[in-house]
This record gives sequence, structure tokens and C-alpha cells, in this order.
Amino acid sequence: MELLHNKRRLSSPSSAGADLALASPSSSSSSSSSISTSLSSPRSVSVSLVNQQIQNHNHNHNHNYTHTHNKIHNHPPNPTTMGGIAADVFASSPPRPTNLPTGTPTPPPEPMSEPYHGYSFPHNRLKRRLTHPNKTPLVLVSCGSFSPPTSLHMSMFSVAESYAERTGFELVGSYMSPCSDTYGKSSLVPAHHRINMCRLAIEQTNSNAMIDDWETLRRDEAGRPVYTRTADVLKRLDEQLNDVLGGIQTLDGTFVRARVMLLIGADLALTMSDPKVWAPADIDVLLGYYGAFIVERPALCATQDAIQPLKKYHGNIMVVPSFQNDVSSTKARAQIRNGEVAQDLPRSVYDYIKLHHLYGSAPPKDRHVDKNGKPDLEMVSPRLPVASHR
Ligand SMILES: Nc1ncnc2c1ncn2[C@@H]1O[C@H](COP(=O)(O)OP(=O)(O)OP(=O)(O)O)[C@@H](O)[C@H]1O
Ligand SMILES: NC(=O)c1ccc[n+]([C@@H]2O[C@H](COP(=O)(O)O)[C@@H](O)[C@H]2O)c1
Repeated sequence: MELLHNKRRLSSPSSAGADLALASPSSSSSSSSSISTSLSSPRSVSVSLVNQQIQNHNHNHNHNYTHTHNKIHNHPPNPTTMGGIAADVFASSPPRPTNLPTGTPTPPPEPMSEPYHGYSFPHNRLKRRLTHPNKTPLVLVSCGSFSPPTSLHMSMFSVAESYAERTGFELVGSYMSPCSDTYGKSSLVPAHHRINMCRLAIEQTNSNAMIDDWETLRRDEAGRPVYTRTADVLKRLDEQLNDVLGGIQTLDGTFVRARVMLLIGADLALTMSDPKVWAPADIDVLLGYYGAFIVERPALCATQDAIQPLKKYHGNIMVVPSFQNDVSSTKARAQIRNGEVAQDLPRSVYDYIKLHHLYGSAPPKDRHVDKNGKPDLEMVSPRLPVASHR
């Protein structure tokens, strides 16, 4: 497995030099006047240069690696590759980091006792066909507590989308993946409430995001809910989108794999260099293999502090500027507890909270240790240092 995985990495195209890009969210999609920066060096690169590099790269590789729909369906996924991901999977994707990560990826999650009654992978708002030539289909995945979902959770998708329009990507799908109730964050209300609130937030903000409730439904053999690490969430989504559904059709009728990337705030990125919160092998999968759109969150952390420790993955990281805001679920919960109107929530979410009397009292402290009294990354929840970044 390790050898094969290395082979896949080695066969990935090497970096064409796209540095970590930083552009203004206020610019329209056609604007290329924004400044982008490389975190690995003080020099600046323009967005248009980065885009050009990405496009050239795509152009050079698209013909070699696309495949027909029939091919995808006539051949089962190659069982010798990680999670069904083929060796040339990212051949038409933006450049890979120059310094390839060395960690061993974790295997995909154990199959859950499927099928869950009523569960099916959501793809109703997935754009199955690209509308622009020479673009790489992009699917953004936001994993979070969403307890409750705020207006900023929703605008993360829109700022990332306008950012992506100025790159070699075309956004074809956005997912919210609420974490399981077993994530040891005491502020979590039961998953069905969080999912209902996400649904309302999507409706209210006319978002195209889809909710994948798979994380909240996963159970072990004894039927107990289990925590799913984010790397496993992305691997499964990748498999569903590209192996089960067959990828995304390009303008010339061929099918290519969608590039799956994580959508997170800078505060969460800041925790990624902490091995007590994230297994380094998972970070290799998340940032070395998939990549991330990291939305600035200046009220909680300096972007540089979050990104600098992750610089070996810089070719796979897009820093999306955001506006100054102090919006957080924590603040909304405190406002509700104090009987104030939580302005940063979509109105329908606020009404839902009131109707169901959620967040009325202060939650107990977050669980920091497992039942044996020791912190454990592999078990139900990797909460400990995540809570401490506030
Ligand atoms: N205002 C914001 N700006 C940028 N990213 C955000 C913002 N709010 C949430 N996020 C990001 O959304 C993802 C899910 O966040 P989460 O559901 O934990 O919300 P939160 O506001 O950080 O929650 P809490 O306050 O309960 O810790 C994380 O990657 C987080 O960084
Ligand atoms: N090791 C991991 O996979 C890991 C660690 C910390 C957070 N997360 C995920 O990040 C998301 C956001 O977490 P917070 O709500 O703590 O900001 C959640 O979906 C959580 O599952 C994953």
C-alpha cells in the first residue's frame, strides 16, 4: 500500500510554481488586479500569473489523463490504489507542492454498516458538466460543528467560490459535513438539530451547498456513533464523487475526476500543525493530497501564523481573504444564552433555536481526555488543543 501510494505521488506532476495565492474577495471574477503573496518567500506573484501557470499546467496534462465515461464504468476502481484513487488522479489538477509529503496516509474508514435507512450520498446540486474549457472541477468540503451554522459559515462558500473563479478551478459542488455528536465539543447540540439548521441556513442564503450527514450517521458494529477524522471524510467524498458517480464531464464529453478540497477557517488551519490534534499522516492526506481553501479569520488568528507551519504544502493551499468579522458559533450561543438576538445567524436558524430551546444554558466543559483519562487522537474525538486556540 505504501509503495503504491508513493508511486501515485511520484507520478503526480511536479509543481509548476503556483505559490500560495492571496487575492481580494471584493474583486469581481474578471479582475486580476489583486495581489497574491507567497508565504514561503516575501516576493509577490500576481493572481493572473498563478492562474496562467495553473491553466498551462492543466492544458499540458488534460489530454493525457482524461478518460471516457464508459471506461470509468466498465472498469471497477483499481483495488490496489488508496481508497480507489487512481495513480493519475490529479493529473489535470493544479500543481502539486514541490516538497512532496513523506507521511503514510491512513487507510480509508472501515465501511460502516451500510445501508443506513434513508441515507444516500447527496449530489442533487452537483454540477455534472463543466461550463468552462480547460478548468479543473472543484468540490469544496466544509467539515465543522455548525452548532449553530452562522452567516459566515455560509459566506465562506461564496468568498471561496469567487476566489476559485479566478483560478484554474471551476466549482462544481460544495458540501457541509457536520461532525458526529461524538466529537468531544460540549457545545454540540444533537446532530439532527445541527443538520436541520444547516438546511435552513442553506435555504435562507440561497446557497448551493449540500449537506452530507454521513459523518453524523456512522456507527460501529455495536451501533454506537463513531467520530470520523476529516481525512477520512474527504477520502470517502472523493470516492463517491469520482468512483461511484464517475466524475465530472468536460466540454469535450470526457469525464475527469473532480478535485476535492477542504474549506476551512484560518483558526482551524492553525491547529493543523499540532500533532495532538491532527495526525501528521492525516495532514499529508488533507493538505498534501487534497489541499485546502483557507479563509482568513482575523478576529481569531493571524493568517501567517496559521499558514507558516504548513508551508511544505503551500502549492496546495489557497488563502482566501475575508472581511473583518468576529462571527462565531461561540458568540451566537452566548448571545442566545443572554437573551440577545443573534444577528449573525440566518433568521430561520435563529427562529429554529428559539423554537427548540437550544443553547439556553452554558455547556459543560469540553471533554479533553478519553474514558481512560488520556488524550487520544485516534479515538472518538481529537478535541483537546482545538478548544485551546480560542
Ligand atoms: N467567521 C469565520 N471566518 C472564517 N472561518 C470560519 C468562520 N466561522 C467559522 N469558520 C470556519 O468554519 C469551519 C467550521 O467551524 P465551526 O462549526 O467550528 O464554527 P466556529 O464558529 O469556529 O465554532 P465555535 O465557535 O463553536 O468553535 C471551521 O473551519 C472554521 O474555521
Ligand atoms: N484529526 C482530525 O481529523 C480533526 C481534528 C480537529 C478538528 N477536526 C474537524 O474539524 C472540524 C471543525 O472543528 P471545530 O468545530 O473544532 O473548529 C470538525 O469537523 C472536526 O471533525 C478534525
